[in-house]
Amino acid sequence: MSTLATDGRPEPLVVRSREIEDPGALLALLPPTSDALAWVHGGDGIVGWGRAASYSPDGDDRFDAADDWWAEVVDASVVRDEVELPGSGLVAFGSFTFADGPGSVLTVPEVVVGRRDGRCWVTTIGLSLGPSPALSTSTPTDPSGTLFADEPGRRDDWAATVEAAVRRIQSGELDKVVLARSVDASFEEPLDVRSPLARLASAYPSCWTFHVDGFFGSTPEMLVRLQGGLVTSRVLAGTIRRTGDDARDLSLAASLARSSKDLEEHEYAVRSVADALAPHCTGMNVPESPFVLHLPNVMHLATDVTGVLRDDAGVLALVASLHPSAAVGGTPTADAVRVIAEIEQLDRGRYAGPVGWIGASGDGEWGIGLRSAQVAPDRRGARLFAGCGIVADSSPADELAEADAKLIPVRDALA
Ligand SMILES: C=C(O[C@H]1C=CC=C(C(=O)O)[C@@H]1O)C(=O)O
Repeated sequence: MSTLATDGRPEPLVVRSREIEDPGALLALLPPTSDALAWVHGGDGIVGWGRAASYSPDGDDRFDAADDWWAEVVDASVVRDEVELPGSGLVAFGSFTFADGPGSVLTVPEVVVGRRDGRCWVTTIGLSLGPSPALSTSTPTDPSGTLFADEPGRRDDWAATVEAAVRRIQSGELDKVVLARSVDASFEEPLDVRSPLARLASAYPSCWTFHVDGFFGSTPEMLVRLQGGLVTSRVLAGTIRRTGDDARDLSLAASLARSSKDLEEHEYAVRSVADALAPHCTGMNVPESPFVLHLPNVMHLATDVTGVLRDDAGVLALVASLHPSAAVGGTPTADAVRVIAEIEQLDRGRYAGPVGWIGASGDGEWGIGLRSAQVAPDRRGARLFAGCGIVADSSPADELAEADAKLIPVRDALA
């Protein structure tokens, strides 16, 4: 939708947020339409629908272009926010591509419903002050007849690509590269994305469950959150699969925390985030050792990096500095991005790109679009993605098994 006035500037939006009684599970409020938007974490978060304004930047300056567009939208809007919590007032949801091609989008919904720390609100956004929407819940239709195409030939090809990457790393060309693979799913009936979203949010409450324009998933990795001057990033890299046996998983967690291959992979990712945030922050805290994050399918080495914003960067400027971190690109970044383009043979689309929301103050939360899938325009298919950090000691068979484990959340949600 174009919201440009004739002079090329965004139309002024009228925005009102007001507190409401708890409406129940946020995802259950989503209508069965493709404009549903979601960002939820442990029951809190925001969902939205309708399209008051949207913008689709591309190219390597897509983050800056989006930031400029957002500044104009904010400038032109009249906001009455009676709630004043992160996510209330004027917000846009967004999803950016991993690479420079088309597909990035920022959308300002017409209705947003949010919950945070027991307080709930509804926001209406439009060209004039409309009536407060009636909120209702509906039960999504589960996927039917799902088939996954994961041919042995494609699996072998990917293992051979990992082997080629290991050789290039061992020859000294680069230190780390993250390689991804995809699996296609098909459905008997057009997918109702609200069903996999509800399943993901229930099975992975510690992850951020998202949906923007057919791109959905449940990511454990927070690229950057900016809230009231505090900058936070959760860096993940280094993975071990869970076995389902708690005692065995505990001993695997201990071995992950000691694994030199995983610690090396993790260190590259933490360094890339700390270096990207340093120019914007004072008082940065970069813990020396990672902790082990337990998810139902895998365990990750994790480090929470924090800092205090020292310039006037909004969250999209921080996203621009951080993307692609070494958790999804590699080290050195430019070499890794080149090697990915040369050998991965995959259009990542929005997978491994930033996904999240921004508010009128420039605060917001952007995760990395992992454990995710892109639904086809006719909704009869979806492409699932998973990737692994490859370093000198990586074994192709282990990486293939790790990618399989990372596909489990979305696979189960679509089955
Ligand atoms: C690239 C992915 O995971 C990243 C995040 C956590 C752990 C990773 C790893 O151990 O390789 C990856 O860097 C993915 O899930 O597709």
